[in-house]
Amino acid sequence: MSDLTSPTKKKDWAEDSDSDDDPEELRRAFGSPKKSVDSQKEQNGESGIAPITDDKPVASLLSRISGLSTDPAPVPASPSSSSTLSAASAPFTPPSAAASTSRPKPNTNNNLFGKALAGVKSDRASVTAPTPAAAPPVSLTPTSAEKETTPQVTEPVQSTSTSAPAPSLEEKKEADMTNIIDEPLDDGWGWDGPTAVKDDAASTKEASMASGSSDSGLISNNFQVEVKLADLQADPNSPLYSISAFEDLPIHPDLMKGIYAVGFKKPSKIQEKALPMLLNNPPRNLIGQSQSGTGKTAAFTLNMLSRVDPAILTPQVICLCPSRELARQTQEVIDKIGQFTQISTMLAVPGSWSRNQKIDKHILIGTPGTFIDMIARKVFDPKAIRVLVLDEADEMLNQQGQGDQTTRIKRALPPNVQNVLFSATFPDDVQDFADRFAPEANKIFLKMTEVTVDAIKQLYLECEGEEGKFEALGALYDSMTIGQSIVFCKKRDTADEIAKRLTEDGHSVASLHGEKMHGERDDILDGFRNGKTKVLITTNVIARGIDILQVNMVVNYDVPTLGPEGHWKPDVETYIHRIGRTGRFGRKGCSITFVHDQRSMSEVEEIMQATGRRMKKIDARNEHDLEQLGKALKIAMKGI
Ligand SMILES: Nc1ncnc2c1ncn2[C@@H]1O[C@H](COP(=O)(O)OP(=O)(O)OP(=O)(O)O)[C@@H](O)[C@H]1O
Repeated sequence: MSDLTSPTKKKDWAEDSDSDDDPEELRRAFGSPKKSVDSQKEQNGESGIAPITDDKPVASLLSRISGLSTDPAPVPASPSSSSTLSAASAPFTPPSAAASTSRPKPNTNNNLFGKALAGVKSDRASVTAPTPAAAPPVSLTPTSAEKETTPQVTEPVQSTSTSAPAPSLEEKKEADMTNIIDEPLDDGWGWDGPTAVKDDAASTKEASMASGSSDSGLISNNFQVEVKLADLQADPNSPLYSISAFEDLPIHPDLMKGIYAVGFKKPSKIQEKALPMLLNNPPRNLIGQSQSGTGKTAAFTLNMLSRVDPAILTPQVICLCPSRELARQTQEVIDKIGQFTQISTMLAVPGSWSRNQKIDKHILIGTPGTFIDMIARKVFDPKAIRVLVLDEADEMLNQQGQGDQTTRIKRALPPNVQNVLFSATFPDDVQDFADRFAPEANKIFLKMTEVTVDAIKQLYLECEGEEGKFEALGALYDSMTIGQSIVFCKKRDTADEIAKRLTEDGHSVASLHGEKMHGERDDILDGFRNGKTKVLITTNVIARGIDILQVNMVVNYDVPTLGPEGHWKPDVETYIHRIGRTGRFGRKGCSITFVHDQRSMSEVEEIMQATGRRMKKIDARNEHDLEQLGKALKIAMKGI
């Protein structure tokens, strides 16, 4: 094992990008504190932004939608405005509570977001997609044979309508949005390359299926979801496509009952490709990559459940996750799919176990620091472990994150353990380490240009400096009915401040980050999952893996960046995972990245280059852009 030197890819430089294991537990286990983010450097990093010399103002989104402009003569949109943002070098200093309460509230009756201009095409962004990377060992790209065998799905499409609700403020916003759907649909995404045609067709279909439901436009009916899912699973270009049925795969009848119980009809591409490799005997390592929200969890869950001998009451499988939130979610999936078996599970996160009690559960799911503590305290025998799963494997192997802990755990396990590594991203340097961690593995990789999900419409919004970002966010939520959304920030303080201010403005908001107590974190995420809160303001702590189907918008309030050791470059992987919290398993979603100065603009450009995907610029001065944004959000709100 001496060759297991973790890769040193630089971490996203944000609070909570490390393991959220209890630092006290880690100190006990390692005798030293875990790496922490240097908050002073964090501030210095942002203030190191090169001053912007071109001072043409960008009128704020707020001024566009509220008519409360502080700029009496807005400058018309400039074609080069993406690189001529207004000066914003001052660091974000949250205004006092008094200042925030005296802030003029946007006019929420304004329906600028709510009106469509039928047939208007958006302007095209100028960033050129790079040449795709070399083909991986096993690709999830459809073969020509697969394309030819595509069955045509002919389910009927039903159209329903309901009467208009009483015109309260919220309902008026909803009615404005519903009007969009009744017009001939241009979803505004003609710039998105080959998928645009497909998306337009899908949108038209959505238009005819619009229910006009008054429940804030969330995924409005199961029938719609099933029809669209059947379409997607019959399209060889979709990551959800498969030729086979679950029944064709070597899955135990009790697990098949679990699959039916959770409502899965057909495997996704990653499930179809990975499961035969995973379940084959003798067990073999697997490194699997597939886009966010395409069903990797069920793939490794079916393998974990298949490899347990329920008669032996000792831990046999370990699943490592980067956060307690993801561990809890994964345990739930395992319990659901395994509900017709005798297999038991246990969470291994701070506060979930008792130090002197022997563990007799079959599958343990948790964060690495806790496992190290458990192994040190001999509460289970690591030599009985047969399968080690690393969910979000690139994160779990990252030396700047949890790589060292993961390697320590592996060293305690038997040499013939089956190593299963899954993620939506596997940067090159992590791939080398993954190869050494899981030797002779079967591999399923994506090209970099395939990593992002087509159904997520990626936008960026120009804001006027740091404070302009908050104004833009407030304006978005004031003006539009947005189902549920996640806002990602770099710092915990920013998350708390935004949550406070949005709450003062009457929105249903919570903030979640690593400084909160464990129980509180669980309650906050549960509240959001259950729809009690509509907006979750967070750090990278839930950037990966969290699966909440009704999330239809992700906001990158701060562009994710690597730390000082990464020369402050944009963190492309974290961006991909963050936006992947929407657009789950074929659903539509929208991501908006806030750009407030020259530096954040070039970070966005770098992300576009790396992913080969353009983000559509939303110029807040441009009525047409705002209307396109409104349409995108409406379509995302429909879900599918
Ligand atoms: N075969 C299937 N049929 C229908 N739904 C499925 C299927 N497989 C998974 N799902 C659903 O798709 C959603 C996304 O799955 P999952 O969370 O496993 O994605 P993932 O690939 O692990 O994403 P991420 O990269 O973000 O971790 C979940 O709600 C899951 O229940």
